[in-house]
Amino acid sequence: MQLHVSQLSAGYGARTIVRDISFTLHRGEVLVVSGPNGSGKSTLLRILAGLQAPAAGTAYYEAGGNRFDPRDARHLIGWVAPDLALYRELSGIENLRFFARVRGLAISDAALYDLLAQVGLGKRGDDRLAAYSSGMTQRLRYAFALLHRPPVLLLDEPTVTLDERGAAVVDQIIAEQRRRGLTVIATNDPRELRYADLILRLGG
Ligand SMILES: Nc1ncnc2c1ncn2[C@@H]1O[C@H](COP(=O)(O)OP(=O)(O)OP(=O)(O)O)[C@@H](O)[C@H]1O
Repeated sequence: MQLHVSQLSAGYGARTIVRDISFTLHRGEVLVVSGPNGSGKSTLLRILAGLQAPAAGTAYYEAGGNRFDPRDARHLIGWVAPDLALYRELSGIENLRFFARVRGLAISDAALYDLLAQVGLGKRGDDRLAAYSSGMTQRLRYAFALLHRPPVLLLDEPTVTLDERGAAVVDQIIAEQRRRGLTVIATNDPRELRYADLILRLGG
């Protein structure tokens, strides 16, 4: 598993936000994209998630000898971001069941409860999200992202709203991901630079 980015630029309308970015990320590695507010970290992550097209340049994943455009790589990607919306009127386990079905995954309830336990929501899986704190919702985003055990993990502001225990859960998830594939983290929290094998600084 590799991610290749070459001479990538992106923006909105006539405004270029990120310019001429190139890197290669290999299995086992973590890239941290850092930079001030508005420097384009989320924009770059959205492109890598296939949610937005670049203005110029290329980004593709290489898996099992095949190339995948990010827009055709949803099966490879787990995505955690503050704007990732889950269903507030459903419980944690109901959200996971729903998204597993949407993705065509046959996952037993026992495995879903294991996933909830892994993110520290073992006792709260049957509560509706409306009753979750923001940190609990962020934990559920990780369970959602890990449903299909993706070889690519894209994390936008990974520890936002998480307490120390939540941050430890993220530590563990990133350590496991090093064995499974690659990780890209967008953050302006300097503590998260410790995850990095590679650092990409945007905006200056
Ligand atoms: N949908 C959009 N339409 C127009 N401009 C946008 C859009 N999304 C982001 N921008 C602009 O692009 C620039 C980069 O935004 P982006 O969210 O990628 O930065 P960021 O580095 O992730 O910021 P932050 O640290 O605040 O999360 C900002 O100037 C922002 O206003």
